[in-house]
Amino acid sequence: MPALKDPSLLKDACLVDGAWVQAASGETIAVTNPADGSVVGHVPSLSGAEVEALIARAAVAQKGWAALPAKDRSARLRRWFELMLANVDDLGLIMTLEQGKPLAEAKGEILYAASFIEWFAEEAKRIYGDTIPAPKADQRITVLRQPIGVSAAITPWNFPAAMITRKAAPALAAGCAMIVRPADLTPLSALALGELAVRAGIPAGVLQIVTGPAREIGKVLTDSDTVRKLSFTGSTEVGRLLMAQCAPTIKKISLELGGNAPFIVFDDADLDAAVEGAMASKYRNAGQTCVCANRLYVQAGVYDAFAAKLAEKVRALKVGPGTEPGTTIGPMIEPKALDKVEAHIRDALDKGAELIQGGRRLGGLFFEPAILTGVTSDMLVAREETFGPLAPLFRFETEEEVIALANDTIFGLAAYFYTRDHGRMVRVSEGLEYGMVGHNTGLISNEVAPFGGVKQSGLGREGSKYGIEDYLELKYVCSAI
Ligand SMILES: NC(=O)C1=CN([C@@H]2O[C@H](COP(=O)(O)OP(=O)(O)OC[C@H]3O[C@@H](n4cnc5c(N)ncnc54)[C@H](OP(=O)(O)O)[C@@H]3O)[C@@H](O)[C@H]2O)C=CC1
Ligand SMILES: O=C(O)[C@H](O)CS(=O)(=O)O
Repeated sequence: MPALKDPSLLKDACLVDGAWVQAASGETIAVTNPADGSVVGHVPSLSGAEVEALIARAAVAQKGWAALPAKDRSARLRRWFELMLANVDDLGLIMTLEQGKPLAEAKGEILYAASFIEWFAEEAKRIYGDTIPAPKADQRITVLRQPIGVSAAITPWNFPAAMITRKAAPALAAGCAMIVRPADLTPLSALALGELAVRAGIPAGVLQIVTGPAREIGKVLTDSDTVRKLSFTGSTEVGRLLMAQCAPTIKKISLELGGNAPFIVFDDADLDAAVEGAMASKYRNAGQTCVCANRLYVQAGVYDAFAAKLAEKVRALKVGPGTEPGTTIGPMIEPKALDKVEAHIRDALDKGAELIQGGRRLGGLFFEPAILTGVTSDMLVAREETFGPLAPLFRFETEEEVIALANDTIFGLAAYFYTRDHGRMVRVSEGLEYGMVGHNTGLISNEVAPFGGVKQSGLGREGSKYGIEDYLELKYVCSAI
């Protein structure tokens, strides 16, 4: 395995109440490298009972954390941000080894993940309340915004650092405690972030990171009345389940779920820019991204030219281990991910589409980036999130037609369109039923804008000035004077 500058960042224990602990059972989970199947490390498999016990610790720690001046919380978060930057090489390598993405992408994610901590370190000092003119002369009305208390996060494997900090940073900035349960496939990035949080002075019990059986731990977190907030990123199917599990305790929830992003190219688009945007949106993280283009709609007048230009760019992609210089497409995360891409290709071909580029298994978890043309709405790829390096091209004639096609899905996370016509920009950005819209760009993710979806792509927003709201409660105080 490539060498870490600081091997102590590769953790084999869970962060519980400020200590690094093993499971009482001694059970562990192996973490493997999707590039070659080698074992990168092992993490504990905590039981539900062990997680139950640490929830109580979180409740105690949260009170002390919330009692600190906001400036103190801010300074510790800032230190955490600085430590992430100082350790970007090791954090990126750990991510590539456990998730597979190219090292440059992994380091990019570390910087993206760190930006949420930087952002909410600042927001921590600006959690303002209100005074409201009272209806009576002998009354005074104030509104406080207070931390909701103990929060929990269940996070996916595709962005093993950013999905942690996009939840933990606003939670801690608000004065909450947070318990993070990362995906079994990619826990090492989360645990390394935990180590840096300890070094930054985040007190024991404020941030806890647990690994172990998803269903069992998830049930403990959702059933707990002490856990007042759950934030989840992952499939819509699991999001529905967790939402139902949170109902009995009336928990506040944030859900960032599946997507089915349309990527629309109009006749008047800058075609080269549209191709660049499609490459960035579609093939980032080998397409294993909830906001990546899932359906590419190209207006008839430029369809053939766009397809040819895109195919030329896709042919230039280099598939290989993320640690190899020049790799631009790493391995998929697990076998079922390749099965899904293949199933979408096979279904489309059976229904009349044409495979003009790629589409082959390359051994192990490597898959050749692919392009389909002649795709129609009756194909699986139109209705399901592929979550892989497959670009299905749909042809359309009119603006009204493509907006209707784009909106014909239960999802509503991200959408993209390319036009140089101002009126069309206004009509299309307003007509698309999505939480986030990219106009003449394929990359929309950053810490300053509200990230989230509508319809069955989720609830709530992460990042931006809005992202802290989900970790706060409003309290109205009416004083008789
Ligand atoms: N919005 C997004 O960013 C993401 C969307 N997805 C979508 O979901 C599809 C499937 O991906 P997958 O990784 O299986 O996503 P899942 O939704 O299955 O997993 C996401 C997280 O939830 C955990 N989890 C799964 N089931 C439960 C449960 N019953 N209770 C508590 N936690 C649970 C997983 O744990 P563990 O993995 O350890 O089992 C993981 O940590 C993808 O193809 C994609 O369409 C997936 C990832 C991210
Ligand atoms: O869940 C995801 O796929 C991420 O949110 C994508 S992004 O934030 O890196 O765009």
